[in-house]
Amino acid sequence: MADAVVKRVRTRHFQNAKAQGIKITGLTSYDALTASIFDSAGIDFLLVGDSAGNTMLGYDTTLPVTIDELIPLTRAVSNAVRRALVVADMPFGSYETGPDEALHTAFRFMKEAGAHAVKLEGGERSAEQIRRIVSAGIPVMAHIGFTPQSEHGLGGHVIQGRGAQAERLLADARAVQQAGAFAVVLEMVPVDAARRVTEELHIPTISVGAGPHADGQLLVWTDWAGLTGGRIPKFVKQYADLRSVLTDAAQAYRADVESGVYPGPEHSYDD
Ligand SMILES: Nc1nc(=O)c2c([nH]1)NC[C@@H]1CN(c3ccc(C(=O)N[C@@H](CCC(=O)O)C(=O)O)cc3)CN21
Ligand SMILES: CC(C)C(=O)C(=O)O
Ligand SMILES: [Mg+2]
Repeated sequence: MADAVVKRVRTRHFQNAKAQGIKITGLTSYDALTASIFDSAGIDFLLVGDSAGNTMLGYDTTLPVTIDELIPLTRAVSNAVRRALVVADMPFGSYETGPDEALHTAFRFMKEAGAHAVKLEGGERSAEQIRRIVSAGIPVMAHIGFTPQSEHGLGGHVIQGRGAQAERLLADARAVQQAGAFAVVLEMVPVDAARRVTEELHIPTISVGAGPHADGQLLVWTDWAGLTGGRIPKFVKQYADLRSVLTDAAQAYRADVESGVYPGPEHSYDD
């Protein structure tokens, strides 16, 4: 059967979705296998997050992650998708010194990794970087609220935009919209603050722990699938229990090998 031609998700679809009240769905992905599954399931965008530091590379935080570590993961995801928009997360230390550095990093993700857009953290402090990247024809997803790359500066995994901080959050949201971002991630923001930002902006808001009023939702796939060991953030809903599925499979396999049940004749070649 010939493959049906599928229409790629473009940044225009993000604007249309907001205008029509259709929610946008995103997941992270770091490899071709999960990317093809999520793409076929109709997930609108895949973020190759620097959360790969935690989920794939075994670091405690996202801070050590480099461009060179993320490029092959991003390449794998963009190779695998037919419909989803692939967003490359720019790692800590790859854009903060200024617009030139930021554009250089964005070019690497577009040219070497086949990304369709890039993401960087920060509101007003990153506006000039966003403006420069957008002016080169590269779509930018902004990221405000809790920004994990600055967890030491913020004093831990702290909810952002509570009480009087809501004005700061709104100022950051306006700044990234003004700089040309096509969408903005709101991470760990109270429900009402996220609602205000969503109502005020014309670009879509994407919630990671920012409640139901955002224009879209995004989760780290290993959390969402129940694969992450240990503590997961309160905002995560687990849609599967892959950690116990894989643990059970590994234990059953080991038992079969030890008892000689595997491999059986059906898994072996005759002379
Ligand atoms: N696996 C994974 N999931 C994520 O959501 C994620 C990453 N990694 N790495 C990058 C950032 C870091 N993020 C995090 C990390 C921890 C909390 C967390 O522990 N939150 C607590 C409240 C704060 C606390 O007590 O430390 C929570 O229960 O929500 C939240 C977001 C979100 N991102
Ligand atoms: C949690 C999301 C927003 C992210 O930046 C990542 O996965 O790296
Ligand atoms: Mg990130």
